[in-house]
Amino acid sequence: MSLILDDVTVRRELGPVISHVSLEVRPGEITVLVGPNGAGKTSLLEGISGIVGSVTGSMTMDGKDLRASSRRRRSMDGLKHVEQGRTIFPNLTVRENIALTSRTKEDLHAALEHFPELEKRMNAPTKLLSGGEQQMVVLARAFASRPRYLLVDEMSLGLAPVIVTRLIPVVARIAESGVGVLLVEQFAHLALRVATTAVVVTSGRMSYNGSAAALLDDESGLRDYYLG
Ligand SMILES: Nc1ncnc2c1ncn2[C@@H]1O[C@H](COP(=O)(O)OP(=O)(O)OP(=O)(O)O)[C@@H](O)[C@H]1O
Repeated sequence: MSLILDDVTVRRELGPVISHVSLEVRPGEITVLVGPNGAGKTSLLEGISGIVGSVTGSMTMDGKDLRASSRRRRSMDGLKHVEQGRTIFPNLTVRENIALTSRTKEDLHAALEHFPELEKRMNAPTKLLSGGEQQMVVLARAFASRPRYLLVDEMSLGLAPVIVTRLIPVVARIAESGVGVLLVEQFAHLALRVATTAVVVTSGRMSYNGSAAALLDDESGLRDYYLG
């Protein structure tokens, strides 16, 4: 039972932007995807969730062929994609934003339990929250939809490192609840600490796929992988 990519290539208008990627995301674990700007990380997530349709290779979720499913079907089957940028409804309250994706009251409450940081702000318009808190609302909304697998794209974009240090444990809590998380994160060191597996991509190619802890220990190796 996993989200498994085998020899996946994602094409955009001008050709392949990320090629021959193989990786696994297991329930309850975080696989972190790191690499320099333009390496193709966003495109890979978009290929997995179905935003980009031009994908070759094999992608399965708990044995089911993803490529045979529409984007909507993948989402209904439990594959959720938190896209880059804080996509909240600013005039709705925190509670209303989260309630948008929860099917039942229990789902809503389960999400709230995971985000004690938001409890005091539940009835505030989301636009009054800080950037970090808004990103927490985005994560809570994704969690409230009861995902089996969660693709998270650069949630730290535009946020200070100190705020990211608060968000990363939130993602870890989501994974601990049994969700398989594929996390794209520019703050590689922070993400590697909570991830089980790391995948490094450079110029559209996979240069490392292995233990996150081993990569974290290997400072010069991490630099080399980034440089390609
Ligand atoms: N909508 C698009 N149409 C065509 N090409 C695109 C599109 N989005 C990205 N690309 C190209 O695909 C390549 C990979 O970009 P992508 O955004 O996937 O990389 P990334 O690793 O997520 O980078 P970043 O960290 O800067 O977001 C780049 O060369 C980019 O110019």
